[in-house]
Amino acid sequence: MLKLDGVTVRFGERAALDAVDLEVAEHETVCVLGPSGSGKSTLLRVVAGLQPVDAGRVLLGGADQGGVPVHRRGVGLMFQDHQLFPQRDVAGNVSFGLRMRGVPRARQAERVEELLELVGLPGAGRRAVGALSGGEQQRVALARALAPSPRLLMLDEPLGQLDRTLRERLVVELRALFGRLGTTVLAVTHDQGEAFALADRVVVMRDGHIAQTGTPLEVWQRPASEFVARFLGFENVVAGVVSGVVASTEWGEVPVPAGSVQGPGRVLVRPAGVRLLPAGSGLPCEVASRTFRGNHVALRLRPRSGPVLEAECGVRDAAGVGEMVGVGFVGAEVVVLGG
Ligand SMILES: Nc1ncnc2c1ncn2[C@@H]1O[C@H](COP(=O)(O)OP(=O)(O)OP(=O)(O)O)[C@@H](O)[C@H]1O
Repeated sequence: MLKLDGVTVRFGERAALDAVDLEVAEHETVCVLGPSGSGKSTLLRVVAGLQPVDAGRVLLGGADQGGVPVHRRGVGLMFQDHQLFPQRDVAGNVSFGLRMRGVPRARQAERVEELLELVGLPGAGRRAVGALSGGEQQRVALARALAPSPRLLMLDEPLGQLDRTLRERLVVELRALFGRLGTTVLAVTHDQGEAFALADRVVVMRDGHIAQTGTPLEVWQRPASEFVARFLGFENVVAGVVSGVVASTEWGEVPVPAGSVQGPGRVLVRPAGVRLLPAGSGLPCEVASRTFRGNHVALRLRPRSGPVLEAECGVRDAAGVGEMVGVGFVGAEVVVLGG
């Protein structure tokens, strides 16, 4: 459906996108994830036709989009701040793309009703957009983007402004809706939770490059680099020398999965792989802090040497702040990271 082939965009000396290759299949939801300034919005703008490229090609359905204006690309766009027209009511907003395409009025009205039903706002056509809650406005913006049946729907931080509970609910609804409609979606977000919940595939960007792409599970289980691991919130990373299925580190010997890259490298231990042992065995650590996280407790452990460790333990087994504990590592939760 969508193919980016060596796309480069420069602003002055700096490349916002540097020879990016990316494919999105029909009916697939792909989320582009990355820190601020990594090039996510530029990527969307290039696909939409709002940003010219310095090199490379954008293909939609196999056709080169060079020179094809925004309104002829058949893509739907939904931005962070909704950008609803405040002077128009809900129906006037949703029917915008249909009016632009000269769809007859009666058909417009039918389609608006269909879409409002779809996004969970049946019969809201006459309401003023200013009188809607943030979540309702988001639904109207979505209905407006979907109205002309775009072949590709692009979302830029679609839930950016909403509070966490509402975002978590809407993300589940969106995923169900896209599945039902068979929509092809390219979304960008800096929120990994949102990307992981919404996407069939995530693309992690760094400085205009793709740092990793894979299913949410693949990326979560095997972050390709220290950058990706840290971006996902993993902090237990240490230098090590891998030999066979063991890495020698400042934390002592850490078991690593068979087949790991050998020699000097960076070693990640997911918090679930940090096991508390009775004091006197394993790596001696002092409990620096203890945070209740609902179904587990996150402990920050200060080892005798090496970086601080984060551990995840059962609510009952968690040691108190200031206590000394021993730590062991579970090889299945360890990843030897690439460069
Ligand atoms: N019109 C522009 N002129 C100059 N530089 C720009 C322009 N647009 C983007 N940039 C630069 O390109 C880089 C990528 O920007 P982009 O907006 O694509 O990042 P982003 O990942 O979407 O960030 P954010 O999450 O903050 O929106 C940044 O360094 C940014 O400063």
